[in-house]
Amino acid sequence: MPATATAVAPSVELRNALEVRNLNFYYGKFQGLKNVNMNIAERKVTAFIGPSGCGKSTLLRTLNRMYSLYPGQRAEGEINFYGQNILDKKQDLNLLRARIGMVFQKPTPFPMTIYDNIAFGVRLYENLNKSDMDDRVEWALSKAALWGEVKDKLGQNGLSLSGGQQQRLCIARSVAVKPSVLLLDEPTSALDPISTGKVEELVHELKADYTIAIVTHNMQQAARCSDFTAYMYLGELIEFGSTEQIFFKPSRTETEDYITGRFG
Ligand SMILES: Nc1ncnc2c1ncn2[C@@H]1O[C@H](COP(=O)(O)OP(=O)(O)OP(=O)(O)O)[C@@H](O)[C@H]1O
Repeated sequence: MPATATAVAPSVELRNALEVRNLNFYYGKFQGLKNVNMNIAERKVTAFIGPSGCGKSTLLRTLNRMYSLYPGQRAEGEINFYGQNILDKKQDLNLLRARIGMVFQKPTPFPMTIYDNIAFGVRLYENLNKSDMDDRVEWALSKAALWGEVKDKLGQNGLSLSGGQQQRLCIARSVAVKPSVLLLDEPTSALDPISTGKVEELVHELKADYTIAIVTHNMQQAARCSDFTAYMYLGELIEFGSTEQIFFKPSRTETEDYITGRFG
């Protein structure tokens, strides 16, 4: 049974950065999301979990219109970002993606210096002098807990870093343009346990300033990192609530079966 259209609010006391209303998503004729309704609370971490192909990445990619890069993909409904419907045709997509940044599964540094990996995006939106840009680069790398490791090699190619460092560089790159929301699509699936731990710590620290939505296959990760968890199945949002409630007192048997590993 699908989640009802009204089961959307984690808590009435929180401010919502994003409000998803009656969202349907199509890859051509295939419907990838079915009437999804949810709120993404400001300065909290919201995790999307569910079996492979349930629509987690699809939902994440609607939140900054990443799908608009691909012909034949379309969304219907509303996604209100502080009250403004980002599905509106008039939405400026470059501006939207600066305000709602995204980090992908595979680390994707640009083939340029560590410094320029950060400065590149900033230059698109702001005209900073050298000293202010230096400060911004240091600030973003510090936010991503990478500054100490790279401060003496900012002129080195970003691709020369380890996988875990590259992923933190990508997080720094997103943070550098001062977004309000960060979307993380399985950000640690290509990383070793130590780098995974660092990224998880980072997520915890970043939520002081940013709203975070994270797709993860790793249930322990969702339990460790998130405040709210959404369980999805076959394009539907089956259950959404506080992470504690979803993991310890799920109200749907489908959620419980998935959490306890009985799924399938
Ligand atoms: N470009 C595409 N064209 C057509 N169908 C797609 C496309 N991308 C995804 N889908 C389909 O949409 C559904 C949801 O896919 P999505 O990638 O969002 O799932 P997911 O939950 O993130 O899966 P995974 O955990 O395996 O990454 C799947 O049935 C998938 O086959």
